Amino acid sequence: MEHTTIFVVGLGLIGGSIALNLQNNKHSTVIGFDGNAKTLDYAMQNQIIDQQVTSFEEGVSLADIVFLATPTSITRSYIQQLEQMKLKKELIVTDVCSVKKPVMETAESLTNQKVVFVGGHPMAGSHKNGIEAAKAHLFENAYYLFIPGTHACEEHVSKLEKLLSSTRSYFVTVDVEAHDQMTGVISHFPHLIASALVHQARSWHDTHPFLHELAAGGFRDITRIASSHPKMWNDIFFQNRETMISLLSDWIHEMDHLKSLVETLEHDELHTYLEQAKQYRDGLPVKQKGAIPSFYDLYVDIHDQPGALSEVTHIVAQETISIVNIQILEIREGISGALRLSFQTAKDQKHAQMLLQSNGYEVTIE
Ligand SMILES: NC(=O)c1ccc[n+]([C@@H]2O[C@H](COP(=O)([O-])OP(=O)(O)OC[C@H]3O[C@@H](n4cnc5c(N)ncnc54)[C@H](O)[C@@H]3O)[C@@H](O)[C@H]2O)c1
Ligand SMILES: O=C(O)C(=O)C[C@]1(C(=O)O)C=C[C@@H](O)C=C1
Repeated sequence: MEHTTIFVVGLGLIGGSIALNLQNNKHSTVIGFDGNAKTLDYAMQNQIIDQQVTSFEEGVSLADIVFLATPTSITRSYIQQLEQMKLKKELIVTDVCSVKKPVMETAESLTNQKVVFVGGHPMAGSHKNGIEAAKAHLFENAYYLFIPGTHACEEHVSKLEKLLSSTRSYFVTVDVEAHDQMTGVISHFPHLIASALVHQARSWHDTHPFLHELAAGGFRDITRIASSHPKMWNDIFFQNRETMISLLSDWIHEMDHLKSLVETLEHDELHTYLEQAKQYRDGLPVKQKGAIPSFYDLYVDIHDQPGALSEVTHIVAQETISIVNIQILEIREGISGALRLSFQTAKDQKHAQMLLQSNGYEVTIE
């Protein structure tokens, strides 16, 4: 296998995760650069990169493949800088920006024949940002979307897919319009609504200060993403502005419709509305490859007794069943609550259910 030198620009959540993942590959060297000197130091000290450079130009001169993992405006300005660079060989450049149209337009304006641009977007992330939140397995089971530029051919996309195979993502090629519309609906717009829900609760805070103590599972689940990085999301909303405006109009219309159902006491219609939403949500591809990782959940009723968490995990671990996630749901002092345990396979889920039940726990699957 030929040796590849990878240059990652921007070592935050996404760039750091890509670097960490690729860094384990003995056939490649990962060079890093970040505008923040502390981030670059952290990346070196924690072996997230093999080598650091002091400028974009220096990294480009050493690289076979460049990953731009910076905010969009900065990504665009780096792409523009490539125009003037004297490159000795073909350079594959990819990015990770959440909105593709502005990036692809900038890439298409390049006349430097040595640059081959393939837009990229790993559909996984977090509400956290920065290098400290980076994880080598961040993209596992997630879709990784490619939007090839006009000079890119299949061979370039498959080179990237091969390189990124260790991320265990699912690679799909899409066109730019479809990308921005689909991610607008399924990723960007929900962030706007999550923020709006938080604002609604906040506006009630003065009259009902106790309200935020009551924010339990449902509110927390639906608003987690409102804790995301405001600067990044502000950028995303403006870059995908046309899609956002159109979705907001649809949403306002939808809310008016819901209001009329509630006002006119249309019980059956509202029930059908909720039923249809449940059916679509339940049908999302959770148990196969998909944007939502394949987790198989168990809900375990427990009492707020010291050690309940460690006992449950111990029972499962004894049989070497690995738990991919644990969430404590609504545990209040002296009152029973629940643990949500997530497993990677249906077999593990069933096995853990049987073990816990035989140890006297009440366990449900949904
Ligand atoms: N956060 C997510 O969930 C997510 C998921 C997929 C894609 N993305 C996209 O990934 C990109 C990065 O997002 P992130 O979440 O990793 O953000 P982040 O804030 O964690 O990382 C951005 C990094 O870029 C660095 N940077 C800023 N200006 C720079 C410059 N001029 N030169 C070099 N480095 C510079 C910052 O210091 C930081 O380390 C964005 O374009 C975003 O749309 C984010
Ligand atoms: O998991 C999260 O917190 C995310 O918001 C990740 C998420 C998403 O909306 O799914 C956010 C932005 C991206 O461009 C891709 C993924």
